[in-house]
Amino acid sequence: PGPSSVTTWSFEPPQPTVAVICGSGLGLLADGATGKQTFRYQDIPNFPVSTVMGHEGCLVFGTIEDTSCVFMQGHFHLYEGYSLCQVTLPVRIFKLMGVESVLVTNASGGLCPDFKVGDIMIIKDHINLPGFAGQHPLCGPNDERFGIRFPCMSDAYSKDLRRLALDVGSELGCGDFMREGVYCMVSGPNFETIAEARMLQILGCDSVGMSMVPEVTVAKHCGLRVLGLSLITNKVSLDYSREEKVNHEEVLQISKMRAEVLQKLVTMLISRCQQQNINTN
Ligand SMILES: O=P(O)(O)O[C@H]1O[C@H](CO)[C@@H](O)[C@H]1O
Ligand SMILES: Nc1nc2[nH]cnc2c(=O)[nH]1
Repeated sequence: PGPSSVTTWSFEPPQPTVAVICGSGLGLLADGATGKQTFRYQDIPNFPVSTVMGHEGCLVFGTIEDTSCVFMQGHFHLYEGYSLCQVTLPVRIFKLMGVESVLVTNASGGLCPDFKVGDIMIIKDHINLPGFAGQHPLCGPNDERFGIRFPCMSDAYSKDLRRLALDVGSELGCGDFMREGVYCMVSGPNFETIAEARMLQILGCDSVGMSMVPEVTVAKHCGLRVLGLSLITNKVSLDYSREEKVNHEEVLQISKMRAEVLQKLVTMLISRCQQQNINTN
């Protein structure tokens, strides 16, 4: 946003109950909210700043119907050099502000042969590959104020919210390109080799990206409800004869193409959640 739309750090923010974390090229998701107040990350004390194209680096407060929301236009990645404590700091701030549900979005490469570019995958589960190697946001002394030492992750993604996302997607005419699947996080920043992609597919991953899992893990640890939506921006090469080469510009181009649909989906989901008073897993 231009300087005129950026609010200085002097107002009492409304207490959001829903946080939306916007992935690569998806900052437009905040457009469905009214009464917006925007803060640049660089103006928020101790907040990391976005260094990746397609991540505006703004925190936007706004309202969808009667639901007070906060949008992160851009999130943080391990490959930017941030610790997982920094990557997930916003989630704990949201918890302290009174947020109850987090809607996380991202761009990812499709591994499932049925997936097409532009599909929206409702995340039913994830594989935390960096976590297997000790890169885990909950390593270190457990902060009991947020959650327990050994949190359960088998129900990280709310069943109710997943069902609602499918229903709302069908109502909006997106049924043909809505899928469900397993997201795998890799650290990046390089895209996968063909051998790596084949390995991930064998492991049961439907899509792969470089984000989200740390935020979801910390959100689940502190008792937040989570919905994850992954936009399939490219098909991951699984074949040595394929000539196409993925790049970040293509990822952003597909995000731009689907941002409006995703924005409608997210806006309607949030208003439906309120109407249906969804508050269970
Ligand atoms: O996960 P988000 O940030 O949406 O973006 C995905 O797209 C970028 C690569 O093009 C990486 O940041 C990857 O994680
Ligand atoms: N790791 C990874 N991240 C992505 N983000 C968007 N597309 C991709 C991809 O193919 N691989």
